[in-house]
Amino acid sequence: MTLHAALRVQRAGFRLSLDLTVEPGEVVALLGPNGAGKTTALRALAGLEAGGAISVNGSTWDGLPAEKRPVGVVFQDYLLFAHMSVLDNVAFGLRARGTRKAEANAIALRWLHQVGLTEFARAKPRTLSGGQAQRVALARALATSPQLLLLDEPLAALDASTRLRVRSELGRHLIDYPGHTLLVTHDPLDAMVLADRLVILENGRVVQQGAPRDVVRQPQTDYVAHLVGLNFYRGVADGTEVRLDDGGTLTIAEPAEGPVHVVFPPSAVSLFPSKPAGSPRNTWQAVVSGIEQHAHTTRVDLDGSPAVLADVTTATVAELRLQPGDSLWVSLKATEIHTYPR
Ligand SMILES: Nc1ncnc2c1ncn2[C@@H]1O[C@H](COP(=O)(O)OP(=O)(O)OP(=O)(O)O)[C@@H](O)[C@H]1O
Repeated sequence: MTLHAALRVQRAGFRLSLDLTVEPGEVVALLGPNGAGKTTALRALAGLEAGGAISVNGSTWDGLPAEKRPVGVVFQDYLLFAHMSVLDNVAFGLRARGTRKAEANAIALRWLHQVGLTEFARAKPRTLSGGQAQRVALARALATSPQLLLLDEPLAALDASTRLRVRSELGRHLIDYPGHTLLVTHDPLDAMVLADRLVILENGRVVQQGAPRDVVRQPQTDYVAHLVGLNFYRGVADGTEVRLDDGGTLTIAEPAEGPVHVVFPPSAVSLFPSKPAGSPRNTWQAVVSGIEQHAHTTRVDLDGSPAVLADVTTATVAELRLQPGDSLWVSLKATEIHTYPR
């Protein structure tokens, strides 16, 4: 029961051309920068936008209006009906498909039980917390037993701590769901945790896809490298030297030949006030262009040849008294650098 979708949407200045396959039980995350076409793809799958040729097991959804498609959608802001009770919200899709009230309510109650919200059945959505609203939206989407579950930034409306909990709950529900799931998200962590496969969309086209661990290890574009938090360059290798396309040369430990991608984590980069002496490392001079505090480290953005991101400890920041405009020495062990052909 593989789902095949050929999505083609043409707009002024934008064209979506996306072929997707999703296996039963598989969760595919669609990731991409603003304007890449993620929402357009989701809308075409849901039947809210023309341009989607979709088939499951040979039977096509062409011409099926949105309300007739076997699709459940969880929208970013959940779009619960404010005037209806939580139970009626969950029963809504079933009622719209002609299920009788008693049966629709019984199914909806089972779903509310499933998401742990039985006692909220009679409540109005405005009395729910963000995490609870998300669970109601998920129950509503799944109550009709859809073949395809579409999740549009399902955790974006939640604060950080709720998000952590709801993400793992959602993961458990997705494991139980036998249908096809497409998750649209900006958040690499949501994608890594929830998806079996990532499809990266840029400018309406797929630029990379694969299992999360493969995408993380071998990003193919700047966007993907940035997403997974790696330094990323293109270059040409000649043995243990890589000449980078945008300037600079790096020494690597494993010899390579020809055009390569070069990656290393910001944590592999060390910063010094003066040139570190007598080590087999890569060293070059760079100027601090930005400093950003993360949870346990400080990310330093440096202009140089090459430009580089470095994660350093708070102690280092204090010791070096880091300020934008400071000139520093960057040091990087050859063994920390990973290359792969492009
Ligand atoms: N209703 C519309 N009419 C015309 N152009 C639109 C419409 N909606 C989106 N676009 C354009 O289509 C392209 C794809 O937009 P889309 O919203 O699908 O991207 P996205 O990947 O979901 O972006 P974001 O992450 O910002 O939500 C963009 O160039 C956008 O400006």
